[in-house]
Amino acid sequence: MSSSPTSRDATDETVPDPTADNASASTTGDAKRPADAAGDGNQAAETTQPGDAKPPADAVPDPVADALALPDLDATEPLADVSAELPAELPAVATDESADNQANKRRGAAKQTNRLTAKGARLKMSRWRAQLARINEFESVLQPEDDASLRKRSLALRYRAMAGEKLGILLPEAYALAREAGRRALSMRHYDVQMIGGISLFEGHIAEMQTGEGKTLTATLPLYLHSLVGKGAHLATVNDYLAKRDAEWMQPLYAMLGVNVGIIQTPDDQGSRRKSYAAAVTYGTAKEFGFDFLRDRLLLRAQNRMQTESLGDGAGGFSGSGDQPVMRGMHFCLVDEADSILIDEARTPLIIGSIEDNVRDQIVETYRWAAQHAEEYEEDEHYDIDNETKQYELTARGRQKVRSLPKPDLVRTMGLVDLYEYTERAIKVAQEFLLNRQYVVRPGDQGTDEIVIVDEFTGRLAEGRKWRDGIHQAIEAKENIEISVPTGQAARITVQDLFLRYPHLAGMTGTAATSAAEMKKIYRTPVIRVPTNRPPQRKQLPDQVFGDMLAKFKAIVDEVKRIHETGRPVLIGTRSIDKSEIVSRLLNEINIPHEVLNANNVEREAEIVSAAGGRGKVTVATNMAGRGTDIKLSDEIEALGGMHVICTELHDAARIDRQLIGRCGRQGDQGSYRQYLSLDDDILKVGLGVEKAKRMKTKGENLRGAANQYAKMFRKAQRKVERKHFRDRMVLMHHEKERKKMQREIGQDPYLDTPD
Ligand SMILES: Nc1ncnc2c1ncn2[C@@H]1O[C@H](COP(=O)(O)OP(=O)(O)OP(=O)(O)O)[C@@H](O)[C@H]1O
Repeated sequence: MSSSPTSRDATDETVPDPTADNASASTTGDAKRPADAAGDGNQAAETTQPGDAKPPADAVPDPVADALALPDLDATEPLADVSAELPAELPAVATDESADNQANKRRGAAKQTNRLTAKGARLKMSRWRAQLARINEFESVLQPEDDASLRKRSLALRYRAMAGEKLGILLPEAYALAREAGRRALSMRHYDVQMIGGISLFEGHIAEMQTGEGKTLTATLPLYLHSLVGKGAHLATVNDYLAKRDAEWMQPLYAMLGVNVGIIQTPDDQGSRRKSYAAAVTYGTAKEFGFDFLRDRLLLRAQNRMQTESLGDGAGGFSGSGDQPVMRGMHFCLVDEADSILIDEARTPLIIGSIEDNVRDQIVETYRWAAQHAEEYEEDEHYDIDNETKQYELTARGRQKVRSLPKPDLVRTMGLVDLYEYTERAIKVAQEFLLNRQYVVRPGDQGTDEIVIVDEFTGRLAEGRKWRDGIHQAIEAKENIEISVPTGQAARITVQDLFLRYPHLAGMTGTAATSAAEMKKIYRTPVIRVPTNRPPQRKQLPDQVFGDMLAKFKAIVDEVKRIHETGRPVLIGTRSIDKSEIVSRLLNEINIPHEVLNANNVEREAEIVSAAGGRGKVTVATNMAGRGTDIKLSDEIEALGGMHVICTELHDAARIDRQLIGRCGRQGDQGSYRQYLSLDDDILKVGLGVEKAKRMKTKGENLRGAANQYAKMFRKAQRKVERKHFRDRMVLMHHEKERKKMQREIGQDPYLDTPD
């Protein structure tokens, strides 16, 4: 099997790192670099710099330059064994002509970029380094100038950009201006590595920046530059809170450059959305950008129809009083937490509902009836499970049982085939969907309880998201709460399609390395690893494998106790809410005070996180703690060895594990982490197959003490799961593409004429 990008994963200690930012002196060249730092000629035209970029042959040691000799994840070996099994021409998923063209353009440029060898990657890096040198030259000119003249310069850049000058030419001055504005308005001067990250983003990369390296500040660079052409620059993040927090935090920087910022929040009305999109830079969530796109499209179609209808019947004409779209096109989008949005959320459909279903009562009643009886069916006797597809199918006896069960009137009028389907779904839900693992029940806005999905990847509640194919309603029936009415679909877009519509796309993340191949294949955005500002000092302790979950948790609690006694803070990450509660109980038994952070107590998140780095603190958390949270350490804790992170189980994707690990050793802090595993872990079921997983579980039951010789098997299983998910996503993408192609051929709109 070819090595997958995950094999690059354990690089914390091996990555060459720059020392602290060295201001302009650090950028003046490095005798070891190739003298020819001209553009590599492989970039899209707009971003190519003229070939005059020879770095001055100055012998000042250049830590940034050394760090930039890092491998470009561009050149990462793709998951060859996976793509080989895919349908021949997968990636073109753009869904109308213009989007097709945009994607093709990006693809064309990216195809060449992908051919970059390690040498090509080095050339790219030297070109960026040369740009950094030019930025630094501008910086020394800007520093003595007053605020008003900074703004004047910014305005001049805007005129030049609007007049058609290439943004790549304007980049050095624009980036120097943003850096100077950051220094003055926020007391944060972009580090050299952040400038490099910013250049890579402008050139359409996914920049992998370690947690705590300052993605928020880095984002201002490409957003400001792209905003200059006057078509809007969007920053898409994962939730309203982060969109608002980041926009407000960076606002003084933009203000100093005469750039206004808009923020989209879920409750906003059309008027305020329109205003926010009219701003030069707009912060919002991927979800809201998607819904606004759909609403605008529905509106435009309605207005077009009005126009033709009114022409047809000769009455009136198109009235200008109607609504206007809120967006003003899609030009550049920078996706924060790119792995989460572009990979995990990629297939999530955003759906705007249409008409009420008039057979609603009958449907609701049938869900309830099926749920009431679900537990009465026995595996093998009444139903079979296909291990591959996870389909539940009633046997002849099972169907007979369905027919013979008593039914209320409304259910009796339902077709038999439907009754079988409702029953199969109810059994599946009873067997596989567990309260406080995949979902929670909590009071909703309407005063009734609701099901909220717990996102496996983020550990957070996935607000507003619903399972498809009736699963969500079947769970509501199982929990005996109000069943949400299926509404049909008026318009639908997937997160992936949304971002493929932007002609300029880039992303930032702490953990993209393991999805580099997928990012490149789907979005044509090469992944680049940006070096850290200070060398990381995080230590990986050897994996520990145990026979079963209980033995593992006991060992974990012992480790917590040992480290807790030294005063170092400990963070324990679990895969689900119920497991976080088991760990919590075990800690209570040995009287270790601790906090539990999971989707059930989000409201205390900020408070818990802000204290998590304190002396003797122990925090148990689902992978909610994996992102957007800055755990600060005092000098005292730093001297003790920093924070210790315990990972209690492997997640389906290695990058989720990396996020948790990233909570320690931030920005060059001290820290350590250890992975615990047990032979009954969930990852083995999917990774090894049910039979083999069962055998391992039995082996585990007879095991005493640790069995660390199995550690490799877990990583292998994880890679298999990752490949399986990747393959599933690619196959789905292919089917979607085919569907859209067919719809276009018969004159339908693939976003509005959606099958339910
Ligand atoms: N150039 C800079 N100068 C001074 N402080 C900085 C600079 N860049 C970032 N910081 C500080 O680093 C911290 C982390 O920044 P930020 O939250 O943007 O990191 P991040 O990369 O988004 O982390 P995460 O992955 O956890 O979300 C912040 O407290 C910020 O003030």
